Amino acid sequence: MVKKKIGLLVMAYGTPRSEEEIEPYYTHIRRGRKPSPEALKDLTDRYAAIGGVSPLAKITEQQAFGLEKTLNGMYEDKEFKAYIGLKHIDPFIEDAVQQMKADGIEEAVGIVLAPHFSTFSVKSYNNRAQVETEKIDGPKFTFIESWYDEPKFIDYWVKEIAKVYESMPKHEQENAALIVSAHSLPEKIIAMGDPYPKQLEETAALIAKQGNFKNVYVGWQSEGNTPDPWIGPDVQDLTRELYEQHSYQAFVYAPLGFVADHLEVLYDNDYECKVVTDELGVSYYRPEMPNAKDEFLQCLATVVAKRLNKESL
Ligand SMILES: CC1=C(CCC(=O)O)c2cc3nc(cc4[nH]c(cc5[nH]c(cc1n2)c(C)c5CCC(=O)O)c(CCC(=O)O)c4C)C(CCC(=O)O)=C3C
Ligand SMILES: [Fe+2]
Repeated sequence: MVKKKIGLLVMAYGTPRSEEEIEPYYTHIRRGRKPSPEALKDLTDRYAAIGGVSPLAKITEQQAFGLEKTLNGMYEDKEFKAYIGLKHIDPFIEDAVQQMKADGIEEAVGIVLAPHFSTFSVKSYNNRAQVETEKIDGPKFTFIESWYDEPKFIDYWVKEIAKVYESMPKHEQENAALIVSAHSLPEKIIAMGDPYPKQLEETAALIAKQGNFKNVYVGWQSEGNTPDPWIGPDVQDLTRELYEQHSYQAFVYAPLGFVADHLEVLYDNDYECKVVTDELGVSYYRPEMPNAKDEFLQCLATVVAKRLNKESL
């Protein structure tokens, strides 16, 4: 059987692969404005604190090619070919679309490695791919907008969070808070009708219900350094507040707006939130991230398959 070829555009944030790449990467995030030496040093120091560079580059590759392999195992009539397209470093989203065209790909599906939809995140990724493909008369795209409520995604986090609770001493288990979080965004997106905060709340509610977890709270993390207000409460402030109100003895952080071990998790959670729990004299826990675990690849493959089904592709 001749298999139908489908391009799989896997989009992700991107990360510097060496110390030298931190400045161009940061400049790109800042839309072409170079960071001040202080801001650059601050970011370089944060990468240094997690080992020099982020493991994200490697994990994104493992996720993209793992997803390609999983999908190819699911279909007899289709052959998927994965292309990585990054937001802030090469290969950029546009590079990937051009490569697809050069390889003769006519149909493609786009997925962003972030579960919740926002005009600032998923929409901007998808737009960039769409604009590029129109410009060069490239492949016809089907885009996935969000997958925050995919049952396999919920299953993943319920299982990992339950594992953490099982590992706790009894007195903590009965006196713990679960903080579910995603990357904060400027507060103005709420007035613009962005579904992002609501989707995070829905993910948290689905997990709380299925896992029968008590004391579940939604928090926001890693907010940017700009004068305008960002969505809160920030996870660190929330930790202090909850301790004051309830004297929880343990805090479990589930940064499920992210899908990999990277700076925002390894530093903003494992270092910054732990500074707070240490100060309060309570325990810090963080379930394992999905990375390229088989269950997570199955989850992403299911998301892609459902989308293709809907389009009857
Ligand atoms: C919504 C969102 C996600 C999740 C969805 C998605 O994945 O798309 C995300 C993920 C990530 N963000 C990352 C890194 C950074 N983000 C920054 C800055 C910013 N992020 C923003 C938003 C998001 N970011 C925003 C609105 C800014 C302000 C600048 C602007 O107006 O655009 C900065 C600048 C310095 C700082 O502020 O820390 C850095 C270094 C890394 C890679 C980590 C690694 O290298 O391991 C990842 C996965
Ligand atoms: Fe970011």
